[in-house]
Amino acid sequence: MRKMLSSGVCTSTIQLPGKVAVVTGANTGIGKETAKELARRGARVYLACRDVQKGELVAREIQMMTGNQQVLVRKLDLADTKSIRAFAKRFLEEEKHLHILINNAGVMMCPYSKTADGFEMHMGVNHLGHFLLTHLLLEKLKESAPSRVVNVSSLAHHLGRIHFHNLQGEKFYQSGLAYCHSKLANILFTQELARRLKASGSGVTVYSVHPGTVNSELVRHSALMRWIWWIFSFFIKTPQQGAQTSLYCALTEGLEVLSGNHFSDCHVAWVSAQARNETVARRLWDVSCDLLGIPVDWLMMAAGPKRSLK
Ligand SMILES: NC(=O)C1=CN([C@@H]2O[C@H](COP(=O)(O)OP(=O)(O)OC[C@H]3O[C@@H](n4cnc5c(N)ncnc54)[C@H](OP(=O)(O)O)[C@@H]3O)[C@@H](O)[C@H]2O)C=CC1
Ligand SMILES: CC1=C(/C=C/C(C)=C/C=C/C(C)=C/C=O)C(C)(C)CCC1
Repeated sequence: MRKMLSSGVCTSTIQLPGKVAVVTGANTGIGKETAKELARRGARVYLACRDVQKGELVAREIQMMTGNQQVLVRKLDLADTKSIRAFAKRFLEEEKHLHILINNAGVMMCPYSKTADGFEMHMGVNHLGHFLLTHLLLEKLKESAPSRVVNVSSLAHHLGRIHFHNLQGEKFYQSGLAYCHSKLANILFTQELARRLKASGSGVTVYSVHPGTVNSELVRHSALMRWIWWIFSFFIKTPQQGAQTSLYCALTEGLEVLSGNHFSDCHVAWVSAQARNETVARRLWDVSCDLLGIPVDWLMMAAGPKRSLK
């Protein structure tokens, strides 16, 4: 049963000396295993974590296991746009390149709460936080092309809807659905970003993934989910297996033509009708820019002369 639920292995043998990668939420779960494999292949890997102490422990562990000393920890709290901007500012100052951005961090089923900027927590961290981070790092990705962005979404997007009149969950909130909505937003962002990147001929490609059902700390906010995870822990994927599809999208040669697609078990996967709706994707893009105070045409602007961080 585990084999059935755990198929999909990244078989690319590509090595990454001289390449630079950022993995959000890399101190545990799928992100940690993704970062470890990128380090094993010789990349300089930035663990973008909200808890720097946890991150440092993991960095030491990865350095020991891989022999790669180029594993660095930087503070990133996706629930605070000031922290996202501070992370990006420091990264842009210290790094010439960015080849791989893995937008992996996520929260699931947390009680109703808001980010420092007043966004509902799931939408704020899982979607808007990564949207802003990608915006701030895009110029560096373009300069480093060919480069890739991987957005970790979920099969749960099938139950998601983008309720523009209730994006912050103020009129109605259900924690499980809030997670699903944010994971749908990850796919819509991926598709819209891919469309815009193609139009600008940037050499940056973008993919969304479902990692599978993975034994990680994601279920920490729900006693029921913790219980289900515990019962089925032997059958569901290990974090290392859960990292395979992110790695596949980050590393597989020739995947550029599939930019914008969604992947599961290292194959292109079907997404819901909502997730294929270009009108919703465009509107979500505009609304996200509005909420974050960034220009809607930021992608075109990133192609022009260097701009300071707003
Ligand atoms: N596990 C599963 O079955 C599935 C997971 N996914 C997706 O995979 C991704 C990784 O999840 P997984 O490894 O399972 O879960 P974990 O809970 O194990 O890891 C989530 C990571 O995100 C970080 N994070 C949470 N909030 C923030 C924040 N505000 N700022 C920065 N980092 C934050 C966590 O940091 P900290 O440790 O400090 O809390 C942690 O490092 C998520 O996007 C999730 O939605 C999708 C489908 C299924
Ligand atoms: C019923 C059932 C399962 C439960 C699956 C669930 C509840 C999946 C939830 C996935 C989530 C929350 C993804 C996050 O993005 C298992 C464990 C596969 C084992 C087989 C039977």
